[in-house]
Amino acid sequence: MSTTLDTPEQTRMSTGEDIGAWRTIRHGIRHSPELVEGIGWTLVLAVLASAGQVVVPIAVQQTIDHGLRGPDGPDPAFTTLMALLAGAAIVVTSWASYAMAARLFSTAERGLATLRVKAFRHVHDLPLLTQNTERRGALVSRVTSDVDQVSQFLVFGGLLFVVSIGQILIATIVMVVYSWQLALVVWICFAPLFLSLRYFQRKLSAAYGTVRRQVGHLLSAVSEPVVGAAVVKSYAIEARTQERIDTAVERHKSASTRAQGFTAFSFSLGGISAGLANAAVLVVGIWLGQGYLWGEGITAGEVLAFAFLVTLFVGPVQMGTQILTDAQNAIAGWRRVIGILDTPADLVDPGPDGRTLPKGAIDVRFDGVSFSYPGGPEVLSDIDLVIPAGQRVAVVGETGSGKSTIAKLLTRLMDPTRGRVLLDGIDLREVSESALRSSVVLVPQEGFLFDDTLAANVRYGRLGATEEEIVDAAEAIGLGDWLAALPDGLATKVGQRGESLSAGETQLVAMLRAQLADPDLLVLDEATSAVDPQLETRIGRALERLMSGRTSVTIAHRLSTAEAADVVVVVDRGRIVQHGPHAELVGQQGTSYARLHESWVAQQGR
Ligand SMILES: Nc1ncnc2c1ncn2[C@@H]1O[C@H](COP(=O)(O)OP(=O)(O)OP(=O)(O)O)[C@@H](O)[C@H]1O
Repeated sequence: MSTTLDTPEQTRMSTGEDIGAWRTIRHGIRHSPELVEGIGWTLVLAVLASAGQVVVPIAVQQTIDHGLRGPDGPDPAFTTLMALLAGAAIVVTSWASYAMAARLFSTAERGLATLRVKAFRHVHDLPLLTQNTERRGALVSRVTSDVDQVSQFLVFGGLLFVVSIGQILIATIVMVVYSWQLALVVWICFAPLFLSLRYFQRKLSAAYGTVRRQVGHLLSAVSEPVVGAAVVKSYAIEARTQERIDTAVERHKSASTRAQGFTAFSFSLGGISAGLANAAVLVVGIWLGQGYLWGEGITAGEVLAFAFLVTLFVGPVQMGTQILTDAQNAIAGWRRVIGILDTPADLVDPGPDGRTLPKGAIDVRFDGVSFSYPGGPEVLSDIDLVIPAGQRVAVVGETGSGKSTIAKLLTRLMDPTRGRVLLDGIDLREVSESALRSSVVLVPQEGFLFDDTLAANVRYGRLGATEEEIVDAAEAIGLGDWLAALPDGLATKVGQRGESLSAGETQLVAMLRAQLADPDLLVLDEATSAVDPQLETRIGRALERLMSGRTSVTIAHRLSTAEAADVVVVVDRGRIVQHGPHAELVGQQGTSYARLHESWVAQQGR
């Protein structure tokens, strides 16, 4: 029913690079079935658009052989009829091209919209671990520029591709009907290009795969210093950051140049083949006309028609190399988007079949829990812990001992590698995501604030909460006067990432959000940032009220929090080494807790 983090591979995002072009297309269509909806009619229009093209050469041949050089001399009526026929063919061809383009545009856009929506949604389902290990810029590039690449190809390249194939096929058929010998000559001239297509396809595929990867690295190199601008400035590491960006730009440039080189080469090969075919058709055509070859003659109209047909044939073939380039680029992009969709969501939500948690304070049990981050050593080992409903627990330990990992397992941001986490006796993996989120709330060290009003930010605790409910929640944890004193009250803009609020105020917002969510189990990662004493008292009071009547687990960084808790759990190198009330633990000389306590006391004395 649920998947645990069995292997590191499972948590890494698939690059999709191991699948071939056709499989990518089939796979992509499975993800966006709209792309092939109504394809039958589009193909009929494509045949019409392509077939119309050969009417002009045929009309030219008929005009010359029967209208001008007929048995009774020039025939104006026949010539006019042919001209009208050619005109009508051009109208029909243009209409069919337009209708086909319109259909392709709309199906491509519909299909890609689905792909985009699916990819964005899936990013949310990706395990937090994948999001940490994957460069965020690369992730963004997959759902934006890679999808754009696919879109550009499907809309323009796809159109040319369909028409080109149709045009080559029909031109070849007409050529064979006129003269199989000349048709053979044309195909021989293009043989080197056709034979090398597969080679170019492989080269271009690899080259564009690298380009797309470099775009990801580039975005990553640019977005990190933007997000971490304050760190970059305060540590004066602009030069180093610039160097990273320069390297990324340089690599992107080299990869692109290499890819373009292949395109240019294959394009000129197309040009050479075209010139060769045109010359050969004329020479061989004249020989055939004179009856030098194979005995049978060929009329002047047929040779001229052939010259037109070769043009029809040459255009798409030459374009084909360009299309191939775009196709490789698009397929490389498509693969990477599919890679996101194919990365399994590690945390499987049992959905509507999942169990719900009863209302009221929850009891918690860690049953032989161990955890390792992907590819890393075990950071929690055989944790057994029972927290009765309504108890207030403080988890303490040295930095890196595994406290935050316990909090993440408790809120199911990850699943244990071994063992179970049970709430009210129910394995967390059996609880539906929505039930879990309404019963268990994590208040992180630095609550993320969105660039919106205070009310909107608090409402993430409970969507649809009214202003009265928010004010009531604020009153309940003693923040009513703080809220009232804000210049615009609930409508106060918090700025990007909450930069208009102080660190302490951000904590108040996080608590208000939690109170509004009204959880039965509260997991708090205590903030370490120092705030002014007045605000500190306010935060302490709000926390006190927030925790009352609920089971709470606090990752404690302060002595006062540990002292106020019912029970202190001491973690040391991934194991629980002590467990009991502060008063009891503090007396145990030479233990981890005694050492932590000493350092706290020393800090406070400073
Ligand atoms: N995303 C991650 N990927 C790999 N290893 C990680 C990850 N997060 C934490 N770790 C490792 O797991 C161990 C426990 O980390 P954890 O964050 O739980 O410790 P902590 O006690 O909360 O530390 P602190 O008090 O500094 O926050 C550490 O060795 C840390 O390096």
